[in-house]
Amino acid sequence: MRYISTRGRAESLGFDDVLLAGLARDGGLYLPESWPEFSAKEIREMAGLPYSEVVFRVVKPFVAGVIPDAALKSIVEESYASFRHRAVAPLKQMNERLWVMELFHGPTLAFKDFALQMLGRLFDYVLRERGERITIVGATSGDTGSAAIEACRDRDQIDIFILHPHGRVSEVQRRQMTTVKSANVVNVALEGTFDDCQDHVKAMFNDQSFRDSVKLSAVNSINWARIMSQIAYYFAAGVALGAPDRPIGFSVPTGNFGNVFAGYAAGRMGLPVSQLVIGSNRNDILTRFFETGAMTMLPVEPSLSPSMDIQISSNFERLLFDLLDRDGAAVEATLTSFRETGNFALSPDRHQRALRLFDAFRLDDDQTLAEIRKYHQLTGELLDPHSVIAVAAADAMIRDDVPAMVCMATAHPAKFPDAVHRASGVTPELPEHMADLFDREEHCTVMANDLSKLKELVLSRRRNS
Ligand SMILES: Cc1ncc(COP(=O)(O)O)c(C=O)c1O
Ligand SMILES: N[C@@H](CCOP(=O)(O)O)C(=O)O
Repeated sequence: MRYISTRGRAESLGFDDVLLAGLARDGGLYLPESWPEFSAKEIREMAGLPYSEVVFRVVKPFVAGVIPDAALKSIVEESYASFRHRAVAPLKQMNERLWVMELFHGPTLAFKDFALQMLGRLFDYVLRERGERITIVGATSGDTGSAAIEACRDRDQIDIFILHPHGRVSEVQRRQMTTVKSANVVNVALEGTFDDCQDHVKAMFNDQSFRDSVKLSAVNSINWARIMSQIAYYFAAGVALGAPDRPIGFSVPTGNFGNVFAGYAAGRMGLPVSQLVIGSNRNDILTRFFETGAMTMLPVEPSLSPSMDIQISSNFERLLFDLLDRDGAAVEATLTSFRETGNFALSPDRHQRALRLFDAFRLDDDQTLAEIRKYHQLTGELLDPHSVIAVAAADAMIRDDVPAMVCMATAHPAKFPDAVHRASGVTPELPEHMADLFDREEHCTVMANDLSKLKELVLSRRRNS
């Protein structure tokens, strides 16, 4: 399997190089040159298998020739062994056509653990084989950071720097990152937004000499391996509800577009995905895009679902690549002009093509609270302020011909106790392994929104020089 850049000017790479490269050298994102496809029989055979076996089958074609089957099997099994639910990603029925897939039973209580538990182990495997070390700089609006730190802490071959927007993540999210005491972990609270954090990460990748000097790698979903690991739970949900013999829709609370892009990828690989619903909070750039065909940037506003407080969704570039018929030059021109003007529009025919699969919906904070309250009263389930957006969006947008829709519950309600309490009167409890989170000592550097200062910090604090 070879991987190509969405901007068409970087060399194609094998899986191990893609894993370590993060962003392509032309500023694009890597994608498989062609999608591996499963037959209806192969998909049917996934029904009833343990979750890790589904992951093994889905991921195998992407790493073929680089990671032998036996090593991949151990990586996958170890990745999900610490999840607190036996099913790993349990499905719960909400009403006749809606199901919730709980993706928050991993060590840091968010769906990010599905990919990052594997990513840490994939890094280990490839770095050991190659005798190399890396420096990771990652951006987080709250959840990627703790999942990445948990996956990469105490690893000799890795130094990890995580940038979060100062004061714009929940207290639980912040403490999950800043209370980890490990020589290879540095937390930075940046005086800016998540988009600023992500821009700085991309700028570091685009500075070729900096990138090479520190051996920069990525834990964000610009890293193809993140998306690859997430595709598996779409297959697991699909076969549990009757795929390939029944079409399935998915509703996804969306920020950086990585999760929903994994659902899109599952469809390209043969799963009968008949609808993808994108849920936004008040930062609704994606919803406005799917409604109108035009993307228009606005300032990021804080919301009750902070992990989705994003304007520039990095993985949208991967979808755009397909919508523009895999023309890298067109992707580059479109996105360069978007960054310069804050706008771009798809042609009406391409917009219509996107609408064959995608729908989008937004909830403001008051609606988010009202929906948490409603589902709690109706079902007894407490949904966090991100997951509830998926459920409400599914309820509003599910098409008549979609027999079953799976809503991705991306975080545990205890990560957002204030919002959940305001909505329902209930304060969800943290699981036992995090019960003393508020007593642990925090370690974090508050920094100005300044790329050169961040680079200096990385150069001075990394151990792998
Ligand atoms: C809890 C939660 N829900 C939803 C999202 C949005 O997911 P994505 O960025 O993959 O679109 C995030 C952040 O990524 C998140 O942490
Ligand atoms: N919502 C994310 C933002 C980063 O997204 P990623 O999927 O590209 O890592 C977060 O919680 O940090």
